[in-house]
Amino acid sequence: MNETVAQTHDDHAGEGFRTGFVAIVGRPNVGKSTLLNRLIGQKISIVSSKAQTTRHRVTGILTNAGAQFVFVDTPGFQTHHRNALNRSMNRTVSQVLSDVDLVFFVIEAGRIGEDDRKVLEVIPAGAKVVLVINKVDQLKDKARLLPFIDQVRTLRDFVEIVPLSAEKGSNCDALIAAATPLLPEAGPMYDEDEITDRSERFLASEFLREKLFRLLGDELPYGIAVEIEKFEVEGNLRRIHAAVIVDRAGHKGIVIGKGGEKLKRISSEARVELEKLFDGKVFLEVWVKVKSGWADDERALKSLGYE
Ligand SMILES: Nc1nc2c(ncn2[C@@H]2O[C@H](COP(=O)(O)OP(=O)(O)OP(=O)(O)O)[C@@H](O)[C@H]2O)c(=O)[nH]1
Repeated sequence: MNETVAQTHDDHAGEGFRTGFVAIVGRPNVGKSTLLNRLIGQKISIVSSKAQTTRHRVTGILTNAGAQFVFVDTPGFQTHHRNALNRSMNRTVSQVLSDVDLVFFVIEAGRIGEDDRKVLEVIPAGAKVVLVINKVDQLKDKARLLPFIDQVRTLRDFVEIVPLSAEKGSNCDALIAAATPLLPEAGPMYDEDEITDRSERFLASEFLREKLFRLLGDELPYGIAVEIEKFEVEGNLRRIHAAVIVDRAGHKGIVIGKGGEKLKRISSEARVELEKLFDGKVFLEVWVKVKSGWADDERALKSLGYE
């Protein structure tokens, strides 16, 4: 047992403070990122890599007077391709979910489908699950909400059910209020200003990856990854060299686009957002690299940060 940790917890236990790891899961597009951003406010900033050594990758931390919610990353759910990448991801998903204190399972108001059920199946039986019904603002007929809740609550024994709108911010406080008593009594694990333990380098690769997903859309090649090859800070300037890794030579052109225009747009949009995030100048150079079969090579995965 780590004495320092036990000590920190004891300090606050008497005050009834609660701290826990929380995973937000749900099918693509239900609003998980929007919800996380809403809950932690503007604070998706930076950086201290020391906490990377703990058992989870932290994506954001919410600390209020009575509790600390430590939100952790769960990689996407993949069902179509059976190769090392997906085996590794699914393994990570169930490991993470059996190890957190609480799971927020997010669905969209009025819509529950096979893809939602698949996500629910991956959540271990013993996990405490709060059902978050997002996008209630989209429901034209509010009277449909109660019958919908009755339908969905048959799927599993949820500890709480909270309808809200992550985008409008309505009822998000109720989610935190309902979830607080479900966290274990313990002192905070992180200082209040330690918002996320993701390094600037990691954030740069995430921003770039997000742009690739958004701007390539359906054309996005399977098995694409981003590797930050160089990250240098000179005063208020950051020099970032990033490689977009594709599985096949044929995919290179998709990312680059006609006359290089796609890649130019991807990197310029990523640069603008990184400059805002870092509050400084960013020089971002991006190129595309082919690593054949990388998605099938577990060692290559490890080198890219997957476990
Ligand atoms: N109307 C409405 N739209 C929302 C709400 N929350 C999220 N959205 C929209 O839903 C879309 C998907 O939101 P994301 O937060 O990216 O969803 P996600 O679950 O993180 O998606 P993946 O990263 O693909 O797993 C975006 O266009 C959001 O603006 C909400 O409460 N109401």
